[in-house]
Amino acid sequence: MTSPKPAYKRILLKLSGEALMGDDAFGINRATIVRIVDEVTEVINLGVEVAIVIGGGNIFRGVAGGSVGMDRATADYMGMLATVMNSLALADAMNKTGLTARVMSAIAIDQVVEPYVRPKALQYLEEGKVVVFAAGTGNPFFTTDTAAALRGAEIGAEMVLKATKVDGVYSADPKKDPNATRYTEISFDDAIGQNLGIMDATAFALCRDQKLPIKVFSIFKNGALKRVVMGEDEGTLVHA
Ligand SMILES: Nc1ncnc2c1ncn2[C@@H]1O[C@H](COP(=O)(O)OP(=O)(O)O)[C@@H](O)[C@H]1O
Ligand SMILES: O=c1ccn([C@@H]2O[C@H](COP(=O)(O)OP(=O)(O)O)[C@@H](O)[C@H]2O)c(=O)[nH]1
Repeated sequence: MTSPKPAYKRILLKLSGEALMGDDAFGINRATIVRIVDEVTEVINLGVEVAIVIGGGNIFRGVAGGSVGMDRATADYMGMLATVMNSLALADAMNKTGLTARVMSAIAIDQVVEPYVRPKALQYLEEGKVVVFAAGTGNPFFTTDTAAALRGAEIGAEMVLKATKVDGVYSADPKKDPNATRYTEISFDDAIGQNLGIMDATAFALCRDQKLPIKVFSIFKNGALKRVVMGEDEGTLVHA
């Protein structure tokens, strides 16, 4: 009997920055990062090509900086630098467990990480390396969710996997509304139309236009990443 095959050959995994905190109040929780690396290793071992976009909310969020009087664009550049720190921490943890990870930045900081060059990223993926896209889109007023949609489309990923603090898309923010119900699937138009806060409208619209489906699932649920990759019932599918 042949073992079941993964449903996707190439994926873009978006990791929420805040999820990296684990139970800590801020920063990067080592145990959490090790667990995430183990889950990524499982899907790499299935032969899936994995690119990752990581957030920075555990370290700095541009909106928060802007709200206390900072110039918003400056605050956003700080947020992008925060994603570089998370990317370095994640790649370091991956390289220590035997995976080969490469960080590519959307903003030039050549002494720290190599710049994002699309053909190079594609080459790494074909070689079975994990590519971590740092610094979001490289532009202020965007989010790493939009960076995930953008890079996902650029590298021809078959799906964007959004690993987050909640286990799917709800009819309202489940952290605020205890009566919110979870969707097993929802269309981009409905997600945008209902203004669902799980992802920003720019990210949804880009994925919709590029016909790139999104799966939203919990980063805290053991084995969830593998189940999504195997095409099993997990989280919420957002589709055209
Ligand atoms: N309709 C919704 N369904 C699910 N989660 C939602 C919804 N609206 C808002 N949220 C919130 O969106 C958050 C997504 O988390 P995260 O990926 O960290 O987002 P961000 O990129 O804004 O940090 C969750 O913590 C959840 O409380
Ligand atoms: O293309 C981008 C991506 C990110 N950011 C900044 O980086 C911060 C961290 O990213 P995000 O909030 O998406 O991280 P997450 O919510 O996933 O932790 C954002 O608040 C923005 O300030 C940005 O300006 N442009």
